[in-house]
Amino acid sequence: MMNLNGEHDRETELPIIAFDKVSKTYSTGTKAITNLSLKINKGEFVFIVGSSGSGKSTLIKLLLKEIEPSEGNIFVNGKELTRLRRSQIPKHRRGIGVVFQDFRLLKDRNVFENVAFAQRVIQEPIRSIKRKVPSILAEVGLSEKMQVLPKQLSGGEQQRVALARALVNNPVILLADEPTGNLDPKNSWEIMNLLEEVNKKGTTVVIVTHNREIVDAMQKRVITMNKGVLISDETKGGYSYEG
Ligand SMILES: Nc1ncnc2c1ncn2[C@@H]1O[C@H](COP(=O)(O)OP(=O)(O)OP(=O)(O)O)[C@@H](O)[C@H]1O
Repeated sequence: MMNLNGEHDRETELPIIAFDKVSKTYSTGTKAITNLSLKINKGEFVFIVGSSGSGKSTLIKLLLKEIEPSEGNIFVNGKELTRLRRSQIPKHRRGIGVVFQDFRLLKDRNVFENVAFAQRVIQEPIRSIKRKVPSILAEVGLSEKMQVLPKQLSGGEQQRVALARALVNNPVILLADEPTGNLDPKNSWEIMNLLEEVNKKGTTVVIVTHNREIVDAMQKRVITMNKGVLISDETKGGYSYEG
């Protein structure tokens, strides 16, 4: 729903991600997240920023249900994660496409296979794979590189393959953990522009980043974490913390 300024109204929309008073203490005693409450609506584009050790990766692991909260509840797409049965976890994770700083491609498989792999895992029929993989690779501008191995690609191209792989199963959420961390400014902007396009088509995009220039330029919602605590949440924010 839009408010009078034409912005999404966070209060009245159904969140696709909700953290309700979530804390996470690791077995070492480190309190990585403290009493975090936040809502992200379907179709939002959100940056999560914060100095090293502020709890950003922990937040992503909690969302993917790789780790469990010590306190509080996390809802994704209407489901409370601690209540998910083991058998429901793969489906939960398929709803979230993930892109990492270090691309994480299969080194001995070509570009087509790297993306097709995500489809094979969910046992898509070959016919559908042959249709969807070239189509998603065209969207990220890699139609000419389908038969090439990752090491024959630039960093920016490798990240575009990773993005295609994250998107091929039509996730409702795209999570990117420092997606431009290994890229020069030109390639970083290409990836951010692609993420913005993905968002315009309806996917909720959540990006953890240290890239001050990009966060300041894009004027999107910015959630800032510090020492496990949410310290600011701005609708059209900038990169406000030092560090
Ligand atoms: N598996 C773990 N066991 C114990 N402590 C951990 C574990 N993972 C993270 N921590 C601690 O939890 C805190 C938050 O870490 P986290 O990785 O979430 O931060 P971050 O904001 O992602 O940092 P960075 O920007 O450096 O990636 C840190 O103090 C870290 O040392």
